[in-house]
Amino acid sequence: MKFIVRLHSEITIKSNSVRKRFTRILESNIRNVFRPYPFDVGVTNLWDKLLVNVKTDDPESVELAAMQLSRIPGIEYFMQVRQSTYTDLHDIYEQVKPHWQDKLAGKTFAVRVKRRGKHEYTSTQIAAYVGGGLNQHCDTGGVSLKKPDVVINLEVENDQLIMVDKRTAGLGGFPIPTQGEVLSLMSGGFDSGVASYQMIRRGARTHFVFFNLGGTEHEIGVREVSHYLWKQFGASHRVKFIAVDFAPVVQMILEQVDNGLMGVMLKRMMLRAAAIVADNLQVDALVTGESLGQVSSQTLANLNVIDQVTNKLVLRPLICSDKQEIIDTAREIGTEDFARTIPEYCGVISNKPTVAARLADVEAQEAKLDLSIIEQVVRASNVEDIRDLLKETEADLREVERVSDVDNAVILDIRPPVEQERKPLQVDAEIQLMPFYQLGSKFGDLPKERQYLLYCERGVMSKLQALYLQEKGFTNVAVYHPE
Ligand SMILES: Nc1ncnc2c1ncn2[C@@H]1O[C@H](COP(=O)(O)OP(=O)(O)OP(=O)(O)O)[C@@H](O)[C@H]1O
Repeated sequence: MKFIVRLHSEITIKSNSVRKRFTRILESNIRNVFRPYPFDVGVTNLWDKLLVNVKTDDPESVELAAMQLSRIPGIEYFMQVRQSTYTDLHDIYEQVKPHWQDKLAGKTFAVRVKRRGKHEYTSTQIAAYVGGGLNQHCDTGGVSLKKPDVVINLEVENDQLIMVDKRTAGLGGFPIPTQGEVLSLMSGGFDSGVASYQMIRRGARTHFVFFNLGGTEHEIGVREVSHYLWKQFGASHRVKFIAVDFAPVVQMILEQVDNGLMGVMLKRMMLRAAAIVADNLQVDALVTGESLGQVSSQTLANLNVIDQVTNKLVLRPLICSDKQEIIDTAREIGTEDFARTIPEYCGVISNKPTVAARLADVEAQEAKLDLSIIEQVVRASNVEDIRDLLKETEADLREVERVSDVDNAVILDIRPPVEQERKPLQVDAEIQLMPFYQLGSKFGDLPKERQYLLYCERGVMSKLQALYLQEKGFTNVAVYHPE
């Protein structure tokens, strides 16, 4: 199956040399993204478009390929096409007819043609010839140019006929990493996930840093959502994930800082630490999910005080977004469920947080603190390759029992609903759907006398969650691992 990929319009208006470079990068990104797939994918650079040849006709694989293309930054739209050579107008009609006649039964239709190259006929003449022929020889509801039920899109380029089966919108933005590298401060909530996505989409290679304030479950959630974002939208490039144990910093703030300033102080510490991590990675900018006025720490006065700790550029892609817009985007990109269920650790919450911190007050309090602790916690952190994020956690979890024989147990399919629908689990056993983010609130309601086997695609998330439930005292849980 072939796809014609059109570059995002902002790329096409660039100078020839920039456009050439961006197109080459997009070409290589598409190759990289498809590398792990079980089918071959060829990419040909045709200057104003890319031809992506997915070498399989298996409908599920073709659908998967289309879904993947819709998530690669830098693409305006792509078309699933059939490409052939033709001899004359009548030949075009002859090729179009068998493909479309069944779909036209009783329907009004229009033929739309784009033409490139030298021909004896205009695009309108091609459309009229093909449309007229179909109308005469097929059982249609007639031609309707204004509001047709069916649109037949054709492209004629020199001696090539391209029949468009389906046109799909791309992500827009720029190919990674044409816009450099950034380090995103990930808390796992709605905002930082959406802010990271926006940077990836705009073409920045986006690394992740997480400050663990004291909750293992929080860290598991942030690892999962960071890995998800990378896999979905940024998988053409390796990036790093850094989890910093921030418990000592939190303790210092709780013990030594005035209640009202704790929030601002914590953010200053995070920016300081993030700037060191960014220097180590040779990354120029930090990204946060802050939005003006959303919470008390996010006033102009406070953001200004927070930013004074670093001369690194701090980007806030969501600064003018409304919360609902952010949640809607999170839903579109698939991070909403992660964000809703991530157990946040709220150790540093002031009773009466200040909305207008004064730099002098904050600096006076900070003068009493031992700021070398920031360097210490960063030094103690691990820089992980995002591809290994779930693997490494897997290594830690060997002690969870893996079962292939279901017996009388219930299999809990904990994959996200989209995956459950796309590839329903086929096992001769009792299966219950419970996406992983519902386990915390719903597992306890299940009948205690039954044994539960958690199932996910790679067996990593199921292990993490099984361990988490076992830690909570549930002994009737293991991992389902089909042979
Ligand atoms: N534990 C953390 N680790 C890394 N970054 C963090 C952490 N907590 C907050 N941040 C960063 O600071 C930003 C503002 O966080 P804050 O908790 O004030 O607001 P929020 O609206 O809850 O953000 P979010 O929805 O992203 O959790 C976050 O978007 C994120 O970029």
